[in-house]
Amino acid sequence: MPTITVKTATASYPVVVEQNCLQQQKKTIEGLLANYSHVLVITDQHVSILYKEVCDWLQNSSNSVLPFVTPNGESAKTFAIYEAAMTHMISHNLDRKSVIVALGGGAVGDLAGFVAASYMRGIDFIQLPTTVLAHDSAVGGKTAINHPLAKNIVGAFHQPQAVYYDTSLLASLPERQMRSGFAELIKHGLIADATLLAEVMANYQNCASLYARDMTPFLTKGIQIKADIVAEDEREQGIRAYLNFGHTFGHAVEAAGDFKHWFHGEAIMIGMKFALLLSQQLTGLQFDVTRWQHWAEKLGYDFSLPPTLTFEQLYDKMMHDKKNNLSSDSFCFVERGRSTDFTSCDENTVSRSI
Ligand SMILES: NC(=O)c1ccc[n+]([C@@H]2O[C@H](COP(=O)([O-])OP(=O)(O)OC[C@H]3O[C@@H](n4cnc5c(N)ncnc54)[C@H](O)[C@@H]3O)[C@@H](O)[C@H]2O)c1
Ligand SMILES: O=C(O)C(=O)C[C@@H](O)[C@H](O)[C@H](O)COP(=O)(O)O
Ligand SMILES: [Zn+2]
Repeated sequence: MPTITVKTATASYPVVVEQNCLQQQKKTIEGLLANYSHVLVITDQHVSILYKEVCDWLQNSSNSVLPFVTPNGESAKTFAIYEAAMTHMISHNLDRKSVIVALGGGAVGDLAGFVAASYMRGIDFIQLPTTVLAHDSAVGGKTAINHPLAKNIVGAFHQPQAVYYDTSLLASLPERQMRSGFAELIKHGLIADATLLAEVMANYQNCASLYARDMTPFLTKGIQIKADIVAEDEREQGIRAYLNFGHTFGHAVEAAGDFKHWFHGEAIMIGMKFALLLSQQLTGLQFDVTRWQHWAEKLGYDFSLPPTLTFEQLYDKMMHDKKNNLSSDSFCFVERGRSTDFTSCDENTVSRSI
């Protein structure tokens, strides 16, 4: 079974990535769950219907299994849903020997992980990712919910006990979700592996190819890139910021759309274009952004922003980014046609992590 081991300062855990791995690892997962007093399965409405058989299996896998079904998408990552999950756990007497199983995409995983990180100051959790995007979100231990003013602003680093990524579940993803998740794979190529980026660009030339070609080998490479970075810098004191490539601008775009207009990966593609152009200006990066954008547009990515959205609005949102160090004067951005005003920053670091 293809397994990547994530080893950080605080944890070591397997990430099993394979088509049908939930079926193949059934006994192992049941054995794992049997170690706990209670199991809380957090999933969203879509997944609970689409993958009812997985939910039923989990429900019967062990004693004392409780479901908790969230709204779909970003609406799961709210204070209200976080509180509802806590209420559910307290009223069903979940104790410190309980485990949370996150069955779903990044939104479910981020919420479930944060609930696990904070319930009784921390209980175990296991990730069963179901989206392309979750090859990124299920690994590395970043967990969070949103505040209306800022994305992922309330959260914790809390590593899962294990990740079982059944890539056969990806076939049911709608086109926009497929594309959104694929953006994080493109990111992994851009930040760490030019060969992976070239392979991805050669193998996926239109939207249909996202379904036609098994993504498992590419997603596995993306996960390995993430695992290596997280192993070196679990709490984003340095190089983990590379995994945030495109996210300063991208999160601002997401927030500007009230977390509804753009999916995460759609906004991150826009953010990565911004970061690439900025890197060209600041560091002389040699990269053909136009060719990359044309390729991405063939897959259906849309880089346009509404004319009503001003740079000032995005700038305000970028001020909330967790990577900011507002005590220094190194926080500046460039916009099309605007002057570059990087007086005292480390250009390489800033442009790589925006
Ligand atoms: N923690 C991290 O390191 C990290 C990394 C990247 C992104 N994220 C976060 O992840 C979130 C986005 O995750 P996402 O794109 O997976 O979104 P998501 O969890 O909202 O899922 C997207 C949609 O797809 C549906 N869905 C899930 N699995 C499906 C399947 N197999 N078939 C059909 N539909 C399915 C869901 O019901 C939902 O409507 C964002 O909040 C982002 O901030 C976190
Ligand atoms: O794991 C990381 O580190 C990442 O930055 C991965 C990102 O794809 C992800 O969207 C993450 O949640 C963003 O982190 P944040 O710290 O900017 O909220
Ligand atoms: Zn991301």
